[in-house]
Amino acid sequence: MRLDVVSIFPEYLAALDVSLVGKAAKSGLLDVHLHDLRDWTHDRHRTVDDTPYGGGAGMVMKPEPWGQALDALAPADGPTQPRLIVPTPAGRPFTQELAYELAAEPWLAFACGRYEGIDARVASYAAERMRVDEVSIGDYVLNGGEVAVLVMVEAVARLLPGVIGNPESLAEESHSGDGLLEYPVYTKPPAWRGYDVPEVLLSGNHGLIAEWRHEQSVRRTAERRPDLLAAWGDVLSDQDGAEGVR
Ligand SMILES: N#Cc1c(-c2ccc3ccn(Cc4ccccn4)c3c2)n[nH]c1N
Repeated sequence: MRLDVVSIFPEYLAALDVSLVGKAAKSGLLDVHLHDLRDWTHDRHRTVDDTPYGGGAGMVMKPEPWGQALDALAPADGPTQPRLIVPTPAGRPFTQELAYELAAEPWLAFACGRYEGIDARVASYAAERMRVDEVSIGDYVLNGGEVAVLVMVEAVARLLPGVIGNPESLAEESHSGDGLLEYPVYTKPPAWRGYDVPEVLLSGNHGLIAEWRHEQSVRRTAERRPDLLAAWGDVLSDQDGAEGVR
């Protein structure tokens, strides 16, 4: 997979050279290209923003540098086009489902906005020749798109074949196929500062362990994300419910 990221702070994306994504890049599973939007400005101050039409606070990113950046990294007459992801608080939610969808793409491009966002015409212009998704990583406001790109690239890269050691673990994670939150995990020592590992996990009885883990996932989901439980018929008994969640 090729990844292009355009930002006025490309150094923010240096984290893509670290850990899992960095390893994927070094092994050739990811081909990451970072671009400085100001390389497509032509004035002395390398201006990328201007005041908003219609008034209002803050500044808006000018369309011209973005148009030239997109033309440079994905020429209109090129053999293929990337799927363009534009992080924005006004975007569709970024979900595990969308992460899987993006992981199947051969080429992703990310446009990191700043200020109050990117002139809306840029997405319209790009959509003339490439798929454009305006995406939000959550219901809170950041100062720009770089953090969102780091989140999305990590969530996507780890789904690529060969990137994580044990692909089977993907199926058991929170927000994986079954829609439940992940069960609590434990490792040695069996007793630690007055807290013991649940006996069932030391029993070696894989059927009981699976049952306990599923029940813990349902309990956690009911307590923390009841919205996800709607798809499940599992209900906690009154007695279970009264115990609450430890
Ligand atoms: N994804 C995502 C985001 C963002 C995000 C993404 C890109 C930009 C480019 C500028 N800003 C600042 C800003 C503040 C206020 C109104 C508009 N824009 C961004 C914020 N905030 N929260 C999320 N979940």
